[in-house]
Amino acid sequence: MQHVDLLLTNIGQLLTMESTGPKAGKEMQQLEMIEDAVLAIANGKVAFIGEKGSEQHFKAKKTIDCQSKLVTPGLVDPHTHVVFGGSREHEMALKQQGVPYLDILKQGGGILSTVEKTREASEDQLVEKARFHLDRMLSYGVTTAEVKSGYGLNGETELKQLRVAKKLRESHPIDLVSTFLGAHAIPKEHKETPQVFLEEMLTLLDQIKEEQLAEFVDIFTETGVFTVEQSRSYLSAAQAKGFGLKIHADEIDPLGGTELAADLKAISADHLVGASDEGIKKLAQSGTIAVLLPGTTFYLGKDTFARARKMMEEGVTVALATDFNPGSCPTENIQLIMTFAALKLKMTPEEIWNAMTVNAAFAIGRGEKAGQLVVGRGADVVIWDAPNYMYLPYHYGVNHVNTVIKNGCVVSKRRDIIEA
Ligand SMILES: O=C(O)CC1=NCN=C1
Ligand SMILES: [Zn+2]
Repeated sequence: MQHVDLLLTNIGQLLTMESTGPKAGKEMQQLEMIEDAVLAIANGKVAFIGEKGSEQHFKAKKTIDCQSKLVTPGLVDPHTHVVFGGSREHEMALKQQGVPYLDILKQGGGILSTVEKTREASEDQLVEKARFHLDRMLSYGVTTAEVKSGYGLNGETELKQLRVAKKLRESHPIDLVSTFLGAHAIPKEHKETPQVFLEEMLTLLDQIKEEQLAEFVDIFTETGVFTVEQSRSYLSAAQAKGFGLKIHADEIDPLGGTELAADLKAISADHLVGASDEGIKKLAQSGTIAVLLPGTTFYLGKDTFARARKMMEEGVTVALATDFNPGSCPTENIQLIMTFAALKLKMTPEEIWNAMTVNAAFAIGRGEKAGQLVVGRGADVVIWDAPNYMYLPYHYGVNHVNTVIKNGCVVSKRRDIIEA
């Protein structure tokens, strides 16, 4: 009889997502799944995965009868801007009038209005606000996530944001991976001197490395922000200092950020709405992961979405993320992104689950630690109020989480109706 801490029995479908590496192209059609399964957890790790009936070999401190529900690895959100001050609901009217995102930015709104609020906010205020959003992400089933800076656009505030992320990394149940996005927009004070601004951001890298404030460096390669050539030299300098690379690429205008990401072997290229055929081919060759953000395309009111099917046909590894941020995608609801991926990116449920677990984990350098349920790995598990894995993209706009387990501990449970 093996003693364990937690035993999950009567699991209808258990998605283990077991994989030795990211799933590229057609490999994304495969799901590692066990029907009528049992999962045992001891000392925060997965101790056993097996068929119904094997529960008799275990003595557990706590047993959860999963009532034939779906059980999966905790979700991974590989692209968020979750540390920020203020909000941008006032821009909704401009969006409704059809004012383009880049015009709002050019008029000093958008990212720059969040910069003002983030510069004003104290570190403690930013910690509390981000903690609120992270708690909500956890309640939606996210157990690992990336968090970017990028609302400071000066040394003091960029470091403040990254220190906020580090405090949350050390205190919040969600495992966080930090990215320095100082090159997110050109601040008003550098409107005429963008190159000077980029050089100023690069001077922060030594301190960011020394204080272990970020593993990746990202840039917004976009019309009216940074050119491909500016981005190439900026990212090459960051790469030379040992940072992994990410790019906000071809989100609105097809400048060729996709090709640049592949040329530099960035770990991921994100957005890719305007990615060219050539860029998509290069992603497949370089192994750069395509992180697609259909929630942003929807929220910006665009009709053209990233060509996920073309990418997978060409052998690209595709991941999905919320892009949670106060302007272009103000939602923590990663389950809603599953529905956008199904209806707008035409991804199948199998592809979606690979994109939200194993591939998303590899897109932030956590492929060996997150996104899979494997004996010996940390037990980050979600029990869903759903009969099977196809159900989540299908039944949209609600939270299907029943229970979230992080490193073997129950950290979030469905809110039961409080008796009147
Ligand atoms: O608008 C924002 O705050 C976030 C964003 N960065 C690049 N695209 C969207
Ligand atoms: Zn983003």
